[in-house]
Amino acid sequence: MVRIAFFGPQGTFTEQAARVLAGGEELFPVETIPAAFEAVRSGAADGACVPVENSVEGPVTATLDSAVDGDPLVAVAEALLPIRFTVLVGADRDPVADPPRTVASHPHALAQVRGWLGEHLPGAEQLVASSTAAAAVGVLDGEYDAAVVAPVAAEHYPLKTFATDVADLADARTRFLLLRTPGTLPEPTGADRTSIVVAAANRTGSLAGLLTELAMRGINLTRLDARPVKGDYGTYRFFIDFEGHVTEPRIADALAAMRRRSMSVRFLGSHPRADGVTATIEPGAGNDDFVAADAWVEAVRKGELA
Ligand SMILES: O=C(O)C(=O)C[C@]1(C(=O)O)C=C[C@@H](O)C=C1
Repeated sequence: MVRIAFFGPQGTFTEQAARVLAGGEELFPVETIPAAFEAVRSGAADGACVPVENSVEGPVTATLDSAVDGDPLVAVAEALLPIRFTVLVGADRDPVADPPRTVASHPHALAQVRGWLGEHLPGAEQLVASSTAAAAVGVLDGEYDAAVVAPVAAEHYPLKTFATDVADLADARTRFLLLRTPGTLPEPTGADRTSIVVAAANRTGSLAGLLTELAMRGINLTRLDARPVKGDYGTYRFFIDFEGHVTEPRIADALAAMRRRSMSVRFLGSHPRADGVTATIEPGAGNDDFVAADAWVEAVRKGELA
């Protein structure tokens, strides 16, 4: 039986994403994002579902760091979920007569409801939990008075709903990845995303040079994040996402050029985009153009063309 680990416990947004991404595979929760990676690396799971970025709070740094520490894993699929929260309190609490004094959640969740908490629970101390669902467990255990959770958590835990549809920004979304060990790549669809992490030399123009390789080939960048290299103050790795699939000649050409320009590149996957946005192809930068240009060089080498 194929088993997929997800960042849990039960009732996280990540579990919802895993249900979208895992076609009937058995799901099991793990407590942390590094544990989800480790489950695949150790062979305890065949895949893992983790959050990677949120449209309000940005990158999920535990996911980025786990992608570089340890054996390579690749993303084979992604899901994009709209994010709106439910606030839960203990089953016996009357939240109007006895307002919560503490409210807990994942840091990304707290950041997305800062305004709402300031208005509706101004006196409550905000505490960080390992995930939204872990905050619900904390309310059950008497550790916190309230939890900011995914709507499905209300079905998993015997708690009282204090508020629903909570979000400071109506259009908030989080993107999630399904990770596996490197192997068969998903087929290209024309609406794909490729992800790499690059260690660029600490030299003038080295990052600009890498990005220029994409720009020169008309490849649209979709994300750029920097993370510090641990234990080496002032040096960074760059997480670069762009449109296209590694099996396309134009993408392969760009990857090879970036490989030449950097100290190291780790391929993090090519997979269909959840939003279905098709790749922009600039004039002269299509796959056919690359193939035709290579054929022309080959003909010149053979003396068939002047
Ligand atoms: O705690 C959860 O429910 C998660 O799945 C994590 C996470 C995140 O990392 O951003 C996912 C979606 C929401 O943006 C809030 C928290």
